[in-house]
Amino acid sequence: MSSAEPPPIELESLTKYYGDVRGVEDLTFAVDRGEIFGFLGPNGAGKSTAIRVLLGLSKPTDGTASLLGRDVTDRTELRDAKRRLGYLPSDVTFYDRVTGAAVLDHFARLRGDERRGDLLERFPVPLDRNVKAYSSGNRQKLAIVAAFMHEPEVAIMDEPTSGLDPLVQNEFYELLEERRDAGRTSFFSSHILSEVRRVCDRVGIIRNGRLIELDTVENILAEGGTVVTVRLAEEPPAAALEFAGVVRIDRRDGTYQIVLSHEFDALIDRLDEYTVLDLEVREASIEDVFMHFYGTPADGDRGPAANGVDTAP
Ligand SMILES: Nc1ncnc2c1ncn2[C@@H]1O[C@H](COP(=O)(O)OP(=O)(O)OP(=O)(O)O)[C@@H](O)[C@H]1O
Repeated sequence: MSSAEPPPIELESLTKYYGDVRGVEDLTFAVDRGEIFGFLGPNGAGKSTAIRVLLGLSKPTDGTASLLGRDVTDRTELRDAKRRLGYLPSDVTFYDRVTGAAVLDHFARLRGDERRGDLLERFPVPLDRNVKAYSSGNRQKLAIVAAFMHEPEVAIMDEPTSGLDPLVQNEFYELLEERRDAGRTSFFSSHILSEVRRVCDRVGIIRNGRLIELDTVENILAEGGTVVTVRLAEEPPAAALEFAGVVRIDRRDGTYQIVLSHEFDALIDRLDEYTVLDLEVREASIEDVFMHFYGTPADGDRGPAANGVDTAP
């Protein structure tokens, strides 16, 4: 990217309130060309709100949002940007009484369809059937073909893999990776941490409308530390397992789970004082690390148990 080229997606102090209800507040970040960027956060955090503003579907209360350098609140600039944009909404709705082929024809007239054939081979749908008769997975596949068949420079997607079976999900991740290799940008919200780990270069985590983390997946995981699970024959005093290097400690049914910042000496010294019945040491998983950001309930948030995060491997 030449330094003069604006970022494909840029939010600057973006704020959106629905009356008194906060959607997003003071959101600032940019997505670089060729990035696969994951937008994460618990239910109600503000992900869809930010996406709706970016697509010009919702007006910001304050701040700015731009797509490919175009101000999304300016109708002419937005129309220009949308020709180079692919969009996958969270709830795919089409006019029911038309065939899949007619849906694609409609989008082809608006934006082009040079990749229609190739994408239909990878995401096959019953083209001659009314969309009304489609399963939710087929609807989603049709939406993927519609969103990507004009080879958009930027794709914005709200939970794009919901309803897709694992093979189709995999095909979709490969599509995103090919786009990255070709310098095209992909931005999507997700609750599926395994997919974030697999495909995202960078993530932004939003909570209560505010950005609380913005980093590469690699860095976030590297800072996640090591998880030590240990079962002891004795019950150590409460403070005995709290020492330098311990980030977090949880006790459940006589088993201790200790998150360590890559320092083992103090732990080994301390365990030497007890009878160790069981010991497991592993790198923190993306679930361990991200749950920390989803955190405990706070002003109107729902807690980790209710945040809908899929922690499937
Ligand atoms: N049209 C609306 N009118 C009023 N409040 C709204 C509206 N849309 C969203 N909100 C509120 O804005 C906040 C952010 O919601 P948003 O849908 O953006 O979250 P989200 O991160 O996309 O959640 P989810 O993961 O559940 O899809 C929530 O408190 C929500 O109730």
